[in-house]
Amino acid sequence: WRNPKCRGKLPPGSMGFPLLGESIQFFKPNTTSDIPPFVKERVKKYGPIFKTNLVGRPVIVSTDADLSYFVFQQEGRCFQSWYPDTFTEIFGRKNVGSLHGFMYKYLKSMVLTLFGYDGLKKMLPQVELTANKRLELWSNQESVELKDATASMIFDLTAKKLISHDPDKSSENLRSNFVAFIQGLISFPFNIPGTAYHKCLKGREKAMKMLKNMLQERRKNPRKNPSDFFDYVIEEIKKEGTILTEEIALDLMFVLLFASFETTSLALTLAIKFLSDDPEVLKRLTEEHETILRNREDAESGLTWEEYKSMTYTFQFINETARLANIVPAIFRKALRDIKFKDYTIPAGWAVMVCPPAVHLNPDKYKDPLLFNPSRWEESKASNASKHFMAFGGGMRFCVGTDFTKLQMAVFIHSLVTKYRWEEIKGGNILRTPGLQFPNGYHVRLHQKETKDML
Ligand code: HEM
Repeated sequence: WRNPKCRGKLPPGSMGFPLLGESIQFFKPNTTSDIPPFVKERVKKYGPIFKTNLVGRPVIVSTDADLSYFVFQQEGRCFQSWYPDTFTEIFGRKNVGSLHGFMYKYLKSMVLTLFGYDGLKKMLPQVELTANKRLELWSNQESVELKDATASMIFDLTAKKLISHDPDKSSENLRSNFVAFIQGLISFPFNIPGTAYHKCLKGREKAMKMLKNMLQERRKNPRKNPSDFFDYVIEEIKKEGTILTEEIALDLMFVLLFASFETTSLALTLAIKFLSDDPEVLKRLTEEHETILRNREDAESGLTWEEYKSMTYTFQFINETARLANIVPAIFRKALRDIKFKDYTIPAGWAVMVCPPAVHLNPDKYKDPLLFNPSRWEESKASNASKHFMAFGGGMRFCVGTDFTKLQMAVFIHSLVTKYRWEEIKGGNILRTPGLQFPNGYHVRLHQKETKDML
């Protein structure tokens, strides 16, 4: 294992111990917002591209913006989406990340009917209503734990949109099965009681059972006016010669529910923490949103799509949050054949781990990279993806939920900063394993703003 075969020159690096590789060092929890220590130490020793072994797989780690960009652009040609076995077991073998070619394109277009431009435009009033309702509820509490509270808000919204799931009317709590996923996804695949991986698999089993029952129930009693994703799937499955199966549809539903609430709630919680720490940014953001209200003819009307699109500083703020949050610390691919890059060869079959934090925290591209400074995006127009910004991935597999996330974050922030003040109560400390976590939550107390507080 120490000197793997290669028809060329492998990048430098250590393959660690047999089987274990360097997994223990990789998973070691840390509290830094900087490039993960595992990566930083090795870049210093070996340079921006190095080899290692993680959970039994030989891996090339890329912190090089050019190589990472090349990997994204070459999806389906030199590289292919690949994730460790833990991902496939938890997300299902037929999940969208593990599908390729025609089937993949078909699923992606299905998802985009929901989370694309038109779908989101229709969703805006619902997103605002949900944010307002939750904020009002939380403002009547002594303290609210933001990570969990925002996760519940987003999960309910997505579950309503996808499967018309109403947690108040259902006897079983669908979301309770989605716990501990972040910890289990990138972990050792030991399915032993007590491990995060085991908890995830149990959660998946229960959630899939519920989703399956719901889908079967709906198939028996189809609705007159199809309106959610289940209705859409049922119509598709009925079509002659369809390539969609119930298994694929259910795996997709599961991935979408997970991907939407866990990632966005982390980003929102961190965003509010940044606002608590930086009164200047909070002031500028509040001004942007109060201006929207002031310019409105009917003060009681809801947010319009044009108002949403006018939130220039808010989009800079969201990009800066995503840059520093590094919610997805590693993006995996597999080399489909031997690939030459600069002096090195990546052997066929090896995994490549693109490391977004290394790109986002590069001082040559981001001055004072650890400083939270939304205005740095003024010049680059807060684009969704580039060689130097890959919080939502890049290339063909670019995150289909990016605009949905931005909509939810911007609308929530609009309601929050125009109607409420808040004080920190406890928590808010960060742990990375290497995924972002708030081990003690982030507890705040919300206070409704007096009318005179507003500009
Ligand atoms: C802060 C929020 C989010 C972040 C940071 C994020 C990040 C990412 C990243 C980095 C990828 C690329 C993975 C790869 O290339 O292998 C991705 C893919 C994906 N995301 Fe997101 N995401 C977020 C929100 C969402 C939401 C809200 C949804 C649900 C609609 C979603 C659904 C997906 C799906 C289905 C894929 C797979 C796409 C594919 O394989 O083509 N994500 N996400």
